[in-house]
Amino acid sequence: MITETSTPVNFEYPETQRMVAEAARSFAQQYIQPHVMEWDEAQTLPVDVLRKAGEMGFMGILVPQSLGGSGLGYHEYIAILEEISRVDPSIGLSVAAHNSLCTNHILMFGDESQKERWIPRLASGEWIGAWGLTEHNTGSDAGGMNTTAKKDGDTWILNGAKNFITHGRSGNVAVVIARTGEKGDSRGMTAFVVEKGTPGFSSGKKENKLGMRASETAELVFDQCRIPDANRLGPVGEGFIQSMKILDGGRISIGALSLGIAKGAYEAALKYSKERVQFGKPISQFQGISFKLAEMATEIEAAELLVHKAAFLKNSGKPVTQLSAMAKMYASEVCVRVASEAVQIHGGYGYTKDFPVEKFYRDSKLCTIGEGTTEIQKVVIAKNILKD
Ligand SMILES: CCCCCCCC(=O)SCCNC(=O)CCNC(=O)[C@H](O)C(C)(C)COP(=O)(O)OP(=O)(O)OC[C@H]1O[C@@H](n2cnc3c(N)ncnc32)[C@H](O)[C@@H]1OP(=O)(O)O
Repeated sequence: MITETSTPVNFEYPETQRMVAEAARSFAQQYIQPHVMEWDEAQTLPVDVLRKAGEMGFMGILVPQSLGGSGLGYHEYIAILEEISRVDPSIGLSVAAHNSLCTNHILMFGDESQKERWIPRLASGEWIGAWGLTEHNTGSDAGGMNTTAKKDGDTWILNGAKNFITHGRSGNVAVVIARTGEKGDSRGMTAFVVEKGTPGFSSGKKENKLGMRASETAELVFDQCRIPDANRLGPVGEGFIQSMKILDGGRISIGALSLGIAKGAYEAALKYSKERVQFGKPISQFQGISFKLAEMATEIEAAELLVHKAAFLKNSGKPVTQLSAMAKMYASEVCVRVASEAVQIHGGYGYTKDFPVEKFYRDSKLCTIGEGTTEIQKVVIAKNILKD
């Protein structure tokens, strides 16, 4: 019951969120839109555009101003990702991996000298960041990893390979999680920072992908790679737990990316349905098409509420594991459904590269896989519901 003293839920977005959304929209239209299909075709990561994003403050969104960042919160972060992804989800994915995985790991678990050493260059976009958890044989079962880090005096020697790494080739610095203890022990992994150019550290195979093709995905290879103990992030044995906390935030960013894709595809389908005339009237006038639009709009609205609630919890420092998994799972499944229906509404034209929905359809699928599959999100949600 609503009484006079009840505080209603506020659905107005903060002013700063609207301002950064506007800035991200014009950035995407000016620097990304003209090249979307060219980068997709060539599978080119436009590093210069990421540097430009750095000038706009989009590569250090969550970083405090004292370390050269924009000092913004999750509400602004998801607004930027959504706007960029409406134009090109590949660039949204790159910005997300850089911010919420690599930079955030150093920011959350690095000591002051580590932050001063790496964060300003990441926040400005001068350096591009990568984050290595996944391996060839350990995707969902991240804790079963085989890459090892062995202590040798004041150094660590890394051996193994990380797979499906965003910016695996172009990244200047990578946060890498490696086994420092027993296999199967969640306290047997530790996080390290490895800079490009370190002897024994190289890039391997670059993936040829269905979608998100302008976001580079490649392997990181470690062969007797020696790094100083000063590159260790946090205590020995905390790497897996740290990664789970990083993914709690990262999954919100995949939810935002999914929203961008869903809105981009929906808007294209709405426009097309009003323009395309069949049987003497716009196809939007047929119930079969208008009901699709109604369902798409409703699902987007619901996904948006989940993503924004997760951002609110994260910003407030409240537990977010369950909500971020829910937001990521639901928004990513919605974006696949919406992108598929958008192609359907376009008919044959939707299956061609002349219309943006073809690319949204290909890009959307990654969202139900990256940063934990839909099935893993259900595991996370169920564990949280059933604990205690
Ligand atoms: C090709 C295109 C590009 C693709 C891009 C892909 C990009 C990526 O690879 S991103 C990485 C994606 N990987 C993932 O998302 C990993 C998915 N897996 C997981 O999230 C976990 O392994 C998961 C949830 C299945 C749980 O694993 P499991 O091994 O059973 O661990 P679990 O027993 O639950 O937890 C171990 C410890 O961590 C703790 N923990 C787990 N989650 C959290 C959390 N969110 N916060 C804090 N602590 C946590 C647990 O409390 C537990 O602690 P304790 O040992 O004290 O009891």
